[in-house]
Amino acid sequence: MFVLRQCLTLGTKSSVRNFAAATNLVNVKINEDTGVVIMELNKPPVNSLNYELLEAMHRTLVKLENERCSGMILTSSSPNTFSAGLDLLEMYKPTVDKARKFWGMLQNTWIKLYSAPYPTVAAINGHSPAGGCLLAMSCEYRIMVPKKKIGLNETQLGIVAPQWFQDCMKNIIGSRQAEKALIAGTLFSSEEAAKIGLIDELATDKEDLMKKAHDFMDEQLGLPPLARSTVKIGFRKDTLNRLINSREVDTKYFIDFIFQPKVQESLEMYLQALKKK
Ligand SMILES: CC/C=C\CCC/C=C/C(=O)SCCNC(=O)CCNC(=O)[C@H](O)C(C)(C)COP(=O)(O)OP(=O)(O)OC[C@H]1O[C@@H](n2cnc3c(N)ncnc32)[C@H](O)[C@@H]1OP(=O)(O)O
Repeated sequence: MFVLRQCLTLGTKSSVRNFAAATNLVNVKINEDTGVVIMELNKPPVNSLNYELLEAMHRTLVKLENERCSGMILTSSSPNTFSAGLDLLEMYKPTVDKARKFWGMLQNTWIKLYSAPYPTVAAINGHSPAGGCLLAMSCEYRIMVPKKKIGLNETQLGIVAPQWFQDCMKNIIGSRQAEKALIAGTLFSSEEAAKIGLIDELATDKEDLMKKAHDFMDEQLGLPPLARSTVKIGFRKDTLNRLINSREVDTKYFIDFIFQPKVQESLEMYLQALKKK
């Protein structure tokens, strides 16, 4: 299998097809021989998750349900950042309608990604704060390049990671570690994240990252798919259903929270600090 994959990635027998995407916010390639898809986030400079990027991801995930997709590797075209998390401009002085639409698309995208039956790997080639960490945690396996930051740092911005973000973290690093990290809004270095199990493997560089992601995929493709996905969904169903059964309440909570003057003040200060950097 490994030799076959090397041939495929070296292009000798490979038949890699670009997905006809409606936008270029995501680059999607499917290997017709293995069915493995690479979804690369492509919203420079930092893949901040605005409505349009989330919609492009969601559209791709829906499309993959009807393709012969055997697995998906999620990565980024940015040299330094996997994703900077939610686009702060979606939360800073939005209209209620815009905020509602944005949050609904975030929920849609997360539900599709978290419940994908095929194996999913986050090839984290850069910083991955907040919503970026959520994307990574929603995949089954996380590999990360050295000396970058990952975590749910919302508290540091004066906002709160929603329950489903928190649940994802608890499911990976356990309740005690998650509680400490969420209260402090800790951003872990890649190396610290590997120690506490927030990421599964460290890679030396981007090439090694993609090699390791394909290695994981090869292992998974050797397993009976129905048994594999049944176990995966069994583990994830409580977390999924908790959001699915309370989407409206979750949206209302988000809107009530971000429209508070103090929260808008914090967002403004954080945005200014980012611009001044
Ligand atoms: C009850 C529920 C209520 C609320 C729930 C909300 C949950 C929120 C989840 C989130 O995801 S909030 C977002 C949190 N994200 C961050 O804190 C990351 C902020 N960004 C950074 O730390 C850095 O940008 C970086 C990712 C480490 C990359 O650093 P780098 O030096 O490479 O880039 P630079 O900082 O110069 O940024 C370039 C450019 O991009 C703008 N930017 C960065 N992040 C965001 C963002 N999240 N949203 C919007 N815009 C962002 C930054 O301002 C720069 O813009 P400029 O070029 O115009 O100056």
